[in-house]
Amino acid sequence: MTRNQVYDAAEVYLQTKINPFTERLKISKTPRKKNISIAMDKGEEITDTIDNDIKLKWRFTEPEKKQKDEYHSANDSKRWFELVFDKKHKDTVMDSYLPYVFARAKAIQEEEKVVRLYTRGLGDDENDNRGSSGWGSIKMEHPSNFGTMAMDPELKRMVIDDLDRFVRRREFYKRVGKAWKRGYLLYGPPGTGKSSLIAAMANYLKFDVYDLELSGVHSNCDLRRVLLSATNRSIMVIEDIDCCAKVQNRGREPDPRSHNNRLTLSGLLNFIDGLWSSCGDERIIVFTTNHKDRLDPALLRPGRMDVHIHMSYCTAKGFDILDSNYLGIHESNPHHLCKEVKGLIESTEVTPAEVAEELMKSDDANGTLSKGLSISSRKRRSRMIK
Ligand SMILES: Nc1ncnc2c1ncn2[C@@H]1O[C@H](COP(=O)(O)OP(=O)(O)OP(=O)(O)O)[C@@H](O)[C@H]1O
Repeated sequence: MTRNQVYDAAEVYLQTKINPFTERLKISKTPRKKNISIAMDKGEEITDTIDNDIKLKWRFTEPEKKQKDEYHSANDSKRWFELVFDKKHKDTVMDSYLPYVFARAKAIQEEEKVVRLYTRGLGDDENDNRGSSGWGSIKMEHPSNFGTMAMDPELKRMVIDDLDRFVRRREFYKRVGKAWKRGYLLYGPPGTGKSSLIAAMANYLKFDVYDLELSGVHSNCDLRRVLLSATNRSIMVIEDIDCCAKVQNRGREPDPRSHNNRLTLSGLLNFIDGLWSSCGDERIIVFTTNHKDRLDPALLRPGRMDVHIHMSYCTAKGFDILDSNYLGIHESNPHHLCKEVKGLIESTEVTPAEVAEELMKSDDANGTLSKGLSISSRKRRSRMIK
């Protein structure tokens, strides 16, 4: 049974209007929500106003439950909200108040949403309607966010702006006749934050993450089924794409006979920009690689992955962020060793993961930074000898 979206929006919106005079409330919590939800109970009324002028009254109504229906969800469909107002305000209510209720409800739901991490092989998620595609999910607890990411500030700004533009461009994508999708290729050495950036993107947008292991996908049909069963407003991640031999054609002509019996690069590309790409909305696909040079040129052609992001070794600016996250040292009041450490970091290939590991070891800034200095200079010397 499809749910009545007006009912759902009203239920969420009215949580914010509950006042001390509401006598009976219902509380609930589902695994997909961060907090307890509070809702009106049967017979309760809540008043609201438009522009502090037009008065409206919401009343929650539910028929008497028959004894045997006490715990039966079929009765759910018979609950409703009654919205009472002077009929001369009908246009205002329909054209501006109800759209406002919808927008507020959507914002509250976004705020409340718990980001989930899907992977195959966890077993089908009983709360989800993913058919037999094998996706199971757990709550994504990765704490990475754009504040904690040690990245060049301009690059970080560019990524945030790109994501913001993407989510607000529903009409734009429709107008230009493009699927509402965005592809990111994250490349750079291990430990530069590719996975952390994906988590930061997901936490920022509140999009679920689908972590797809291509080694477990056996054919293009299988891929289609798996990708189609992911939900909208999600990030599909394929890590280390260069390591998947199945999707490296490197100029070889695909054999049309076995086209659907095995996974091919063209099958994957079909999902990025072919006919299948138009299934679903607001979807992001992310490929990561430690070796961009090893990727099949077909994946790198213009228009295929919209944004290529180079995750680089740690820079002085990146160190400032890590230093502040791990040791609480702020740029405005730097430790006397910071300048020297930053100088070494700029002249050494050291990953943010390596720097983070050193900074984790103690909360004594002096000892940690001195030790970091000696490690960086040792690393630099060993590079110079090579
Ligand atoms: N740019 C970064 N900013 C903040 N922390 C980082 C960054 N890069 C790495 N780290 C830290 O190092 C750990 C490992 O990084 P992460 O797994 O994101 O790197 P990766 O590039 O995805 O590595 P791999 O290619 O091996 O998967 C992270 O959990 C985080 O603590």
